[in-house]
Amino acid sequence: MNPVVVKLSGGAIEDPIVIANLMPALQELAAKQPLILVHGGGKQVDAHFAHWQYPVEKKNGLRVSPAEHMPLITAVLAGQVNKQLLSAAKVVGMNAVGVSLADGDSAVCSPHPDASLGAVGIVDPGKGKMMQALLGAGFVPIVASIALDQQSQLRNVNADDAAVCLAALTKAQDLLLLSDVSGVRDAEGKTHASMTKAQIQQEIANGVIQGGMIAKVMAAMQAAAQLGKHVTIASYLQPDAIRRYAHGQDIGTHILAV
Ligand SMILES: Nc1ncnc2c1ncn2[C@@H]1O[C@H](COP(=O)(O)OP(=O)(O)O)[C@@H](O)[C@H]1O
Ligand SMILES: CC(=O)N[C@@H](CCC(=O)OP(=O)(O)O)C(=O)O
Repeated sequence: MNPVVVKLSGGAIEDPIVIANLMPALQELAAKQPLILVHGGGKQVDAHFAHWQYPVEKKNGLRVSPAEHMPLITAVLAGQVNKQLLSAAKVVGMNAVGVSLADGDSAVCSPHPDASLGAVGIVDPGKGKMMQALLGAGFVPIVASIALDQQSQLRNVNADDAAVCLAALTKAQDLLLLSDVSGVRDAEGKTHASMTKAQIQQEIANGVIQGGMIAKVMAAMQAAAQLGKHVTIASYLQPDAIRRYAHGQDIGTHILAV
């Protein structure tokens, strides 16, 4: 059975109560089908940057990541956040393993076309052997969005893009992007049940979709096209919605493949 890929942003891990409430629902999902958890950690990186007085600069939701900041970014995403999530997974008895996009050559990583972003990477599916081996052995891979490029340089990858890459790599049956909002909101603040490509382009152009949500809907559109099916944007603050999802119900906003 092909896996479900679930992406959690850093906000989900920041509050121990939020992650403690969410993990049992994810464990219910893992009991029904193979699961890959991909995580971000933007908030945690921001906090460490503040501590070390590094400037936090983002362009269209992507962090400007000078190469000299990569050791800290890697330590936070592939170290602290990855292992915090692993620890929360173990609490609910999840059979989890913490890795990154760089492990097993899971991603082919190239420099982002906007060179002013520094060591930001874009990723395509790489080798599936390690992920398949882990899933086949009943593990839940917990994956940090740190990759290695062709020159073996560490690169910072937006975690939504990392999730899209792994969904394509594993021909996922579903991709769920979990953020702090119940879905994509319209101009009146109501959550869209579904959105077409044309609707998304229009709402970006008229400023209803902004900031980090732009990167997320772009990633979701790419994944929907690659997987040939809708991708779901939903909230990590609503474990009951995840339970409903585990039982086959629709939640959040469906980003359609058309
Ligand atoms: N139309 C919209 N619908 C929902 N959220 C939106 C919209 N436009 C902007 N946002 C913002 O995008 C945020 C989610 O993006 P971001 O914080 O980058 O996600 P992540 O959870 O991956 O870090 C929401 O918290 C919200 O403030
Ligand atoms: C290139 C880039 O922007 N990388 C992100 C990676 C983490 C991430 O995406 O975290 P969230 O999902 O919590 O936002 C960053 O450094 O913040």
